[in-house]
Amino acid sequence: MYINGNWHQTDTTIDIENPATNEIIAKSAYGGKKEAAMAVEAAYDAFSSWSKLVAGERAGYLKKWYQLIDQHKEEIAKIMTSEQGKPLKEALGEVQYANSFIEWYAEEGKRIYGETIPSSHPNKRLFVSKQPIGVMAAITPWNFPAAMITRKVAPALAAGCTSVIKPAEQTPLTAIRLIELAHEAGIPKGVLNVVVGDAKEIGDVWLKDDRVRKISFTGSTEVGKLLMRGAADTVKKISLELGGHAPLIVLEDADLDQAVEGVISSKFRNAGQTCVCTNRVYVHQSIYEPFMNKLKDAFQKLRVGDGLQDQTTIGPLIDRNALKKVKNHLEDASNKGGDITYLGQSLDSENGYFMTPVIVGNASDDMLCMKEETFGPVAPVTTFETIEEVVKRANQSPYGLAAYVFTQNISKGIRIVEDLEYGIVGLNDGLPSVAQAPFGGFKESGLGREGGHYGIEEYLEVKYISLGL
Ligand SMILES: NC(=O)C1=CN([C@@H]2O[C@H](COP(=O)(O)OP(=O)(O)OC[C@H]3O[C@@H](n4cnc5c(N)ncnc54)[C@H](OP(=O)(O)O)[C@@H]3O)[C@@H](O)[C@H]2O)C=CC1
Ligand SMILES: O=C(O)CCCC(=O)O
Repeated sequence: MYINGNWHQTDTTIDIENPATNEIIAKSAYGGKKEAAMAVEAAYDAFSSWSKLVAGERAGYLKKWYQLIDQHKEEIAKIMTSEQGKPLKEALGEVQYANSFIEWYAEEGKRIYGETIPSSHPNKRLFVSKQPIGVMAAITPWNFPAAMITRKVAPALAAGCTSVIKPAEQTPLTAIRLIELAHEAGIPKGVLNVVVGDAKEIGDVWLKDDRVRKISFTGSTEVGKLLMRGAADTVKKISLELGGHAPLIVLEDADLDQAVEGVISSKFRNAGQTCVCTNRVYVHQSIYEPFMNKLKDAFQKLRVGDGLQDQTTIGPLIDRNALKKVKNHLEDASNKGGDITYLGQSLDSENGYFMTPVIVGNASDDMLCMKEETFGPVAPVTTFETIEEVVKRANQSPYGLAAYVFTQNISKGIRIVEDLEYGIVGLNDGLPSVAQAPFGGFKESGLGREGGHYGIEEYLEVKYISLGL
């Protein structure tokens, strides 16, 4: 753990497992209440000096951190693949994606503008300025061990906040390596702190401490709701990036190759373990056959295996429970009349949490995979007749994070986009996430936005100044 600029050991440790081989690749320190409190103390102490630096000085530290991550990107990618499982090429992509937040917010921190407001009194002048909210706590998941940290911490630091971070128990090694580089970049002590340990204990300490003014969480909707309730007692600002259940709609005039490519890129990123992964595919009934043929051809090219091997396109799932959940969804789909086809080249291995990619044809809306996050390489496909019908079915979900639409008729596409109750829509695009755009959901998919100029607002308070002349 990294607290107040120092490395901190604990008597208790946890094993970090490679999900492709089941080997224990490292042991991590594992703490709880005590370390969580120490981290807040350090972040609180550091806030007064860090927040008073001018934006350009903070940008200097962030740029140095960015450069060091860039120089070590291959090494960080290997660490990530070893603890998380995603293919090395994808891990490298994530490191670069993670780093793009640091680069972007280093600059955006210089554009935290205020405002002047016309006065209704001749002897008054009205101003608005923005200032950092204070200590922020980032609680992050295992599916993006680097990017979910930098997407929170980069805007926070650029705005002048200090931070306490709890990475997921399965993937602390990537977080630790990033922080080593932040240390090397000279980011002052206390500005960044990482605590690995009992999630509930750490969360409770941070929720109860009124010096923590902001919680930013990515993970399950269940834990997000707990944090939201807990944050109420000290009225903390909160950002939640929770579960999703993305529909992907293919209209009869879609470019089928583009639509199939959209399914592959949105479905199989991280073996289907992202909250923006396509969860259900709606294809116009008139093109079901040709679409399915092309989809099956594309699935055949997928190769499941250890992410460290060159040809692997789909790595293992994160753990045994993840595998169990996917199998449960498939059993349910089969019992409800789904046409299950396993495709792709699969690894014949006794070890690892590998799952072969599956198409569930003839999917019906009552199947678990059509309602709950599967978080695995399963693509249920169903048909629709009219746009009104498909939009209604797509919106029938407590989630509202990402949706995808494929059509050559952009006017029609825009109308569908406007009717979808989702925070992110890929129109003829299966990979919409970028550092400069807002990422976040409607309904139970969360609160607030990360990325772009929206992302830095989450770490700022608005101060109104009325000046009497
Ligand atoms: N939106 C997204 O990107 C993600 C969605 N999910 C969804 O959630 C499901 C379950 O995944 P899971 O990993 O269990 O997700 P969680 O929501 O449990 O984990 C996310 C983070 O929250 C922490 N956490 C867990 N419980 C608490 C608590 N009481 N207080 C504070 N922090 C807490 C975890 O710590 P620790 O690891 O130590 O338990 C981890 O750092 C997945 O199958 C998927 O459907 C999961 C991950 C990411
Ligand atoms: O919540 C997730 O699943 C991680 C974000 C993925 C992305 O940024 O595209």
